[in-house]
Amino acid sequence: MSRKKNQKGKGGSGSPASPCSLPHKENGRAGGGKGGSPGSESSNGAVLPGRPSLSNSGEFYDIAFKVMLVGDSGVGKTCLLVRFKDGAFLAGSFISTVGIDFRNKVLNVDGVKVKLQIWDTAGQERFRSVTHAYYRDAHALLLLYDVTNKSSFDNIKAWLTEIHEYAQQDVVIMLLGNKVDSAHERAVKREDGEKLAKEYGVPFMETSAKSGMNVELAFMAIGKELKHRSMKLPNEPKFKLHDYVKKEVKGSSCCRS
Ligand SMILES: Nc1nc2c(ncn2[C@@H]2O[C@H](COP(=O)(O)OP(=O)(O)OP(=O)(O)O)[C@@H](O)[C@H]2O)c(=O)[nH]1
Ligand SMILES: [Mg+2]
Repeated sequence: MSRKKNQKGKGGSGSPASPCSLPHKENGRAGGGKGGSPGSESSNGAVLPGRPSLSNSGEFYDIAFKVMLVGDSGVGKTCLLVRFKDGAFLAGSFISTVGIDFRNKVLNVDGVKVKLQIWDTAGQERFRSVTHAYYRDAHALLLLYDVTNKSSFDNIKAWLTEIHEYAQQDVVIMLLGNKVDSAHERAVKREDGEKLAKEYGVPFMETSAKSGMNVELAFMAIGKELKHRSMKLPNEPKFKLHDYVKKEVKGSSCCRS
């Protein structure tokens, strides 16, 4: 098993919390290889299209990338992945991830089938050295904090320092403020998230694994950026991740379009 009950976590605010475990067929574990993606690897490790490859779920894809979910324990990394992969948010108690797991999902990005191999890391300090070993291979990182937990936000700078130390220089980073459905428990203003993201030059959005808000968008934005980076067509306009996110993102308040 890769999940462990956690009494200390702040998750599950209010109503029964959610065990967003990864028990299904397409998940993998640390040491289980790098996802078994067939195809040739580019200089940045992306599996490039030649002819379509078959993922282990039987889905064809043209190109594959590795995406990592990082952030403090309890911010909702596993739930975000379960929401994206299965469209679900299950009731139950918080089960903290042990080590690292992955799930695959194939997205259709402008007619190209992009496989994201998404690594769900354990936020607990004691697994940090395991996580460090995976940064180097990541093409993109989704860095999460919990909008109802100020310390998870305060720790973002330390996470970014760690990312800069261990990840590739050109890794795509996106900052996500999760649990935005818990409006009454909010401890971090959206503006503070926006400000921090601007300071570090990374795109930002608020998400909810519970309601699903902006979850597809976060992964689609990453998929688009990675696809455009590695498959730029001669007459294609440059894809601007920041602009795309700004245009597509949904706010948590009533008045943001
Ligand atoms: N209200 C609300 N609760 C959430 C949301 N996402 C996750 N949770 C709850 O937060 C707790 C932690 O979620 P996990 O996804 O397991 O957290 P994690 O980041 O994977 O934690 P580690 O595996 O320990 O690193 C669980 O009780 C979830 O039910 C969300 O969007 N809204
Ligand atoms: Mg987890």
